[in-house]
Amino acid sequence: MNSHADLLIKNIGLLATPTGSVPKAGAAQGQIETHENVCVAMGGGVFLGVGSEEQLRSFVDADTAVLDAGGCLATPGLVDAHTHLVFGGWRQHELGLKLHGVPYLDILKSGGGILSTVRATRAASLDELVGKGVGLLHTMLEHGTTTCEAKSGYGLSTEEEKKQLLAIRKLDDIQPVDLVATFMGAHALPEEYSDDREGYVRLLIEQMIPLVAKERLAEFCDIFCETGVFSAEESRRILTAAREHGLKTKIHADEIDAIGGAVLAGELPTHSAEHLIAADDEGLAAMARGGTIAVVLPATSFYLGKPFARVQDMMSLGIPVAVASDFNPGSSPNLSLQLPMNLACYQYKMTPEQVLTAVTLNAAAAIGRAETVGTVEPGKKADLVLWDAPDLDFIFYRYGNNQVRTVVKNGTVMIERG
Ligand SMILES: N=CN[C@@H](CCC(=O)O)C(=O)O
Ligand SMILES: [Zn+2]
Repeated sequence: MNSHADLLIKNIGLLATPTGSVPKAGAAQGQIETHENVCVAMGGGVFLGVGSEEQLRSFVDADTAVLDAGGCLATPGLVDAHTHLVFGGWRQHELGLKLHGVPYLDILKSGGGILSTVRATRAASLDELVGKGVGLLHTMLEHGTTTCEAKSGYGLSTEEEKKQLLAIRKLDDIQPVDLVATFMGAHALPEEYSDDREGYVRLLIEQMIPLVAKERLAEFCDIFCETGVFSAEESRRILTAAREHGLKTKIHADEIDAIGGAVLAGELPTHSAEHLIAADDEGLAAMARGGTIAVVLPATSFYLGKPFARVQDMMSLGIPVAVASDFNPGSSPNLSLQLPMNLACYQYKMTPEQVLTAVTLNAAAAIGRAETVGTVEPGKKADLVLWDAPDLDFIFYRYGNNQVRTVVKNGTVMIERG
């Protein structure tokens, strides 16, 4: 490892970070490390050390840039483990329907919802999707997100899904936030297959998944297992095929109705299961047995006016919990992880320490990146957030404004706010 510090951040009032490279569950989820009045040295894009100026002196020379944190809080860069980042258009026209009580799945059934975003995404060029994505990712970075998962799922044909995945690849190349791509061709039944469910399932299994795997367009395969979308049995077939082609698996499980998604997640097992608002005891027990990571999405419960997932039960069962934004144009049009962090604290009753683990180490584990990001430890990517806050409680106590002061990505200061 490089021993020259390109950057030394000194005068950090409190550094709060989970430790290690495996997801934390149960009591361990809340056990983080804290360092008071500390410095962090980084070089070659990775953390070199945490300690006093004296302890880090060997890394520092005349070429080392020095940043004074002014006594504020520092945490690892945030990891957003669940987003639908790349899409055409928005869906503000659905707000009125929502306010009049039209259920989310009814909007989809009548050809709106996800299907309306499919039409807008198909109409957009790859360059347009990339251009829009750059702006969205910059906003995420301003709010502290340094690594982000991004799903396809608004193309719903081989060519259009590939366009979305190529947009994600291009975005990963041209802007600082690291992206992890997930193929989600099973996000909805496309309109042209409305009379041929089996035909679309076979297209996914026989053509789309093999292509995604062969061209390494995505690392994960996800599916919307829900009433009127894909059944648990269809999800089993599709995710099994994905696994046979070397893709890791995720599942949108029991978001609105418990139709066996969480049970399937635990049985396969999938790497992670998402939403889980309606997951029942059987589903949670299966996930605990299978070692599946729960990715819960409180901003979606908030926006859709749904109950909040049973996170206390998940933690009691020893399921590692990650919290993500679910950024998408329909059920969570919010780019900041800070709102879900606040909601996780207020609604799931998670402690600030548990939530910090949920948006750093556990989120990194949910997208296969726990070896490289999610904690401030030597050898990990030097992704760090300095907060406009003196301690960890403060960022959970305040809400509604961006509390990020500085964002460091791969050892370089990318964002400096006032
Ligand atoms: N629930 C399924 N998919 C997304 C919403 C997509 C949309 O409404 O466009 C989610 O995770 O919330
Ligand atoms: Zn989602």
